Amino acid sequence: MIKLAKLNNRPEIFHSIQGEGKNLGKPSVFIRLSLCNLYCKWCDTDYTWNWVGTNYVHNNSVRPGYQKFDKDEMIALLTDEEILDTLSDFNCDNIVITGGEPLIQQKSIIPMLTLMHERNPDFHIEYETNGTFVPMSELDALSHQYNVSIKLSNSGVAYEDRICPEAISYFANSPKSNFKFVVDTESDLQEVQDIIDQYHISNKVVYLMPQGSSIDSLRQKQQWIVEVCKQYNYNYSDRLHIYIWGDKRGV
Ligand SMILES: Nc1nc2[nH]cc(C(=O)O)c2c(=O)[nH]1
Ligand code: SF4
Ligand SMILES: [Mg+2]
Repeated sequence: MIKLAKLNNRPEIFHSIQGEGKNLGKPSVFIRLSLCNLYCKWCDTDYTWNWVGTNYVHNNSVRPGYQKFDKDEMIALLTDEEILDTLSDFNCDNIVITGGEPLIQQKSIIPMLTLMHERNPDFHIEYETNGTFVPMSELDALSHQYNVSIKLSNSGVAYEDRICPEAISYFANSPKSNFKFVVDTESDLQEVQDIIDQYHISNKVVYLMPQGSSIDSLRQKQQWIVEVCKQYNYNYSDRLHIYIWGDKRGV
């Protein structure tokens, strides 16, 4: 069984456009898996990991009425077949497997990927991953693109939790990878530079994306981030879905 995030009592599988990174604008079906091994303070999917009884601190904690999530209530268990059935409702080949951190469940999703490939060899499978797990060879053989978002210190996550040298080396050496860094202030740039230098990542596969879940917070950072992208030949990524729908789930 595969653990998906639950939205309105239904598994969070939705048809939208890719709002971030290399495939921005591409019609895509998103499969949102539950669970994450990290605890970013600005995470917009805290309902996949900030469970009752944990002591993670999230920016939302200061909002009146914020409550941590009941793990049982927030997870939908699905079979491969059930997920495949849902995918067949959409006329869409680009599949984004996201989370949470989807590679926590990599072993469980390999049979689903096999089935997907059998049903439709044109499916293009991409992942939104935090870059702390090495993909298994069986998963890699059925996958096309890794959008690797290594977390910086602005996430509030401890260095040893967010930086996994073995996994970063794997992704740095895979032609399927691009690297999407969530940046907040100019002081984040040195960390980006240090990572890409250390792992010999080409600037051409780097995307800088502003941190923010509102149009205002994204807009405030656009100009300086674009100037940095021009200077270093990084790519700029916005968060198009926020402009279109705001900070909503399932879009
Ligand atoms: N439209 C849209 N694009 C996205 N790209 C990455 C997303 C994610 O939450 O991983 C996401 C998302 O939630 N919605
Ligand atoms: S790695 Fe991604 S899903 Fe996990 S806490 Fe950070 S932003 Fe959220
Ligand atoms: Mg998101």
